[in-house]
Amino acid sequence: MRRLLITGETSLAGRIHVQGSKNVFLHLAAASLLASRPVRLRNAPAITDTRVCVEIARALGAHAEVADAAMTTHAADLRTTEIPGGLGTLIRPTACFGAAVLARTGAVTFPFPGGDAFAERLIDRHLAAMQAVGAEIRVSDGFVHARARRLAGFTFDASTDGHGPSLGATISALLLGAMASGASRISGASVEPEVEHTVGLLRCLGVPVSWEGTSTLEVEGRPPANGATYTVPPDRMVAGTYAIAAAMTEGRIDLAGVALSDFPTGFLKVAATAGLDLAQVPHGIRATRSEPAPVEFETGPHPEYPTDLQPQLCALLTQAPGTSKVAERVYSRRATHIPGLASMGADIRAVGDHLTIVGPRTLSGATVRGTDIRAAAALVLAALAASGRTELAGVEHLYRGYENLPGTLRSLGAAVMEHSQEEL
Ligand SMILES: CC(=O)N[C@H]1[C@@H](OP(=O)(O)OP(=O)(O)OC[C@H]2O[C@@H](n3ccc(=O)[nH]c3=O)[C@H](O)[C@@H]2O)O[C@H](CO)[C@@H](O)[C@@H]1O
Ligand SMILES: C=C(OP(=O)(O)O)C(=O)O
Repeated sequence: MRRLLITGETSLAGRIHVQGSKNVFLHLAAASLLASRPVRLRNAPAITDTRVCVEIARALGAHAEVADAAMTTHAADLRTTEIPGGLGTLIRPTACFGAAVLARTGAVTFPFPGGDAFAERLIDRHLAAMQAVGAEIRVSDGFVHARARRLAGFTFDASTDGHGPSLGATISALLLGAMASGASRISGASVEPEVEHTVGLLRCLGVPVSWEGTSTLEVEGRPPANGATYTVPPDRMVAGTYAIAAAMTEGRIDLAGVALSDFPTGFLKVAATAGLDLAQVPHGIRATRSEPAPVEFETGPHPEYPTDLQPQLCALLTQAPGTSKVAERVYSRRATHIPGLASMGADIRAVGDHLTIVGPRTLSGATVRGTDIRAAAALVLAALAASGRTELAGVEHLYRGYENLPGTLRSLGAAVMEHSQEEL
């Protein structure tokens, strides 16, 4: 079991290149299975989730490889319609991979997805999209079996009961619509960059999609005639995490390859109040600390404040004088970062979906565990600002989405070492 040992209180300074986006990449990798010609995704992040995508494509009979920071998938034919349980349970967009296989072959078997387990992560809207295109669904022993005699154009609402649009279900519906006969219309759709880039890739593949960035999409079913080369955009969650690291440590980090427009407006507004100054510089963005103040905000669908940057901002809010309040509206009870932050000295509590942080608090190193990717990221941020040494377990969650995190932090001056448990 690997752990990170972080000795805090160093101001981080320097310039880093921001990796490709995990969440965009994962959805593009699913969409790549629609094409019978090669699809090359450039700027693929070097993370464990990327390796899982390669293995899923290979298990289905496609050729897949990563070389020169690009994943190439050639799904000339799919040999089987089953996504193995041992792979599908490792990542979140398994249902989108399932939709791609169903769209391509008329049948699919896939396990309930994995990804982070900070909340119940439902897939009922994905299954509803599969039914809308004409599939019959059966669930048994943790697997979904879907089969359709023919895939016909459909209308579908991708919004959920009480949590706004589902990003994943929007993309599942889009992939099904791309291969159905006739036109499909998706309403209540997510407008996240993941959707924008999936639409971008489908268009490159020759699938007509009509979308103006609003909550309605129209797709004309047309099996992709082309292959494509597509570039994954920078990871806005990773960029946001390192930007917060600059503010946490009163340092200065230049994030190359990202623009202010890559961040949701909800994040820019809240972070500015919380003590993070972001300025556009010629090669990207410069992140420094401004006067921190407490904030009250809600997470919400893009372009509102993203749930994936909520735990990290909580770490920063431990340094803001006064009481901050967060309402987590996307994932009820996404609060797995609280025990670790509290054991480092933070005054942070959760009641239902509401988190309260009282600052400023002096943080001290502790032995903590990250139980999912952004909770672990929040603990890394706290450790960088804390006095003394923090021992962080659960780093495998970080490696699902952060490329070479220890090396990147060291390049900024942080004292970070990785150890396996036997070495401690
Ligand atoms: C809208 C939103 O912020 N989506 C986030 C969500 O995407 P992801 O695609 O994982 O999740 P969805 O957008 O589908 O889920 C949003 C909400 O809808 C609910 N839901 C989802 C699917 C479904 O079939 N039924 C259902 O009820 C979920 O439980 C959740 O409360 O998690 C990702 C990882 O943290 C983030 O990168 C995305 O920004
Ligand atoms: C929760 C996340 O990832 P996943 O959906 O892959 O679990 C995340 O990116 O913050």
